[in-house]
Amino acid sequence: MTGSDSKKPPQGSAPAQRRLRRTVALVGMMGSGKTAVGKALAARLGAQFLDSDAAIEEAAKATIPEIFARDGESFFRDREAEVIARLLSGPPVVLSTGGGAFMADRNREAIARAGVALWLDADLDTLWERVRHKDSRPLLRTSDPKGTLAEIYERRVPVYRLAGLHVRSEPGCSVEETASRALSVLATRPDILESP
Ligand SMILES: Nc1ncnc2c1ncn2[C@@H]1O[C@H](COP(=O)(O)OP(=O)(O)OP(=O)(O)O)[C@@H](O)[C@H]1O
Ligand SMILES: O=C(O)C1=C[C@@H](O)[C@@H](O)[C@H](O)C1
Ligand SMILES: [Mg+2]
Repeated sequence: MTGSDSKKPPQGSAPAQRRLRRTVALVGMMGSGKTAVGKALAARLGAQFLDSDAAIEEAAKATIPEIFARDGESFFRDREAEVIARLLSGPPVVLSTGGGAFMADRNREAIARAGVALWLDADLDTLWERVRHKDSRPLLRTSDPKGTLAEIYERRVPVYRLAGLHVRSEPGCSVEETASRALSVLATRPDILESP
């Protein structure tokens, strides 16, 4: 083997993993795939995956619907902001946020200080197909959940557009494919993801 060959990875080995320099926070509507795609993205990066909804439930020892029912939405939003600040205070991670988290100035500012927000952008029909069979989202417990989802969508999309990075979550695209798209978008940001 020549000196220059010895610097190359062995043939057939996986390409070297790129290091996450700063945190990537996935933001977007409920059902956009923040949890599912966030996990896949973290696995691809060899990075830690955190989920603010899961962390709130763990700290409260209660489910999100239970917290909403017992303490109300504004209590939930305060706990959410505390948890997000805590999860952003450590080393760089992939953080999936709750669907409403990016609406709050305090969370947008905290995310910008720690890294970058990546908006997972799915259309309304796709979102509805993904959330309609589950009863775990208290904001959709109305007499017209589809109409409520549409109202929330219209109100929030202008704020999600403020995210530094944008990835479409297409209906025909698997979780892994969407994670690959997210990876390509991150590759345009060497301040966030180390260059090869
Ligand atoms: N790209 C995708 N292709 C197929 N199914 C997906 C995709 N993204 C998400 N899903 C499915 O849609 C459902 C909702 O996704 P997920 O829970 O990840 O959304 P979320 O953005 O984390 O929602 P929430 O804000 O309520 O936490 C899950 O069952 C997930 O497997
Ligand atoms: O869109 C929202 O406001 C929410 C989405 C979920 O991730 C949870 O954070 C909670 O159900 C509220
Ligand atoms: Mg989630």
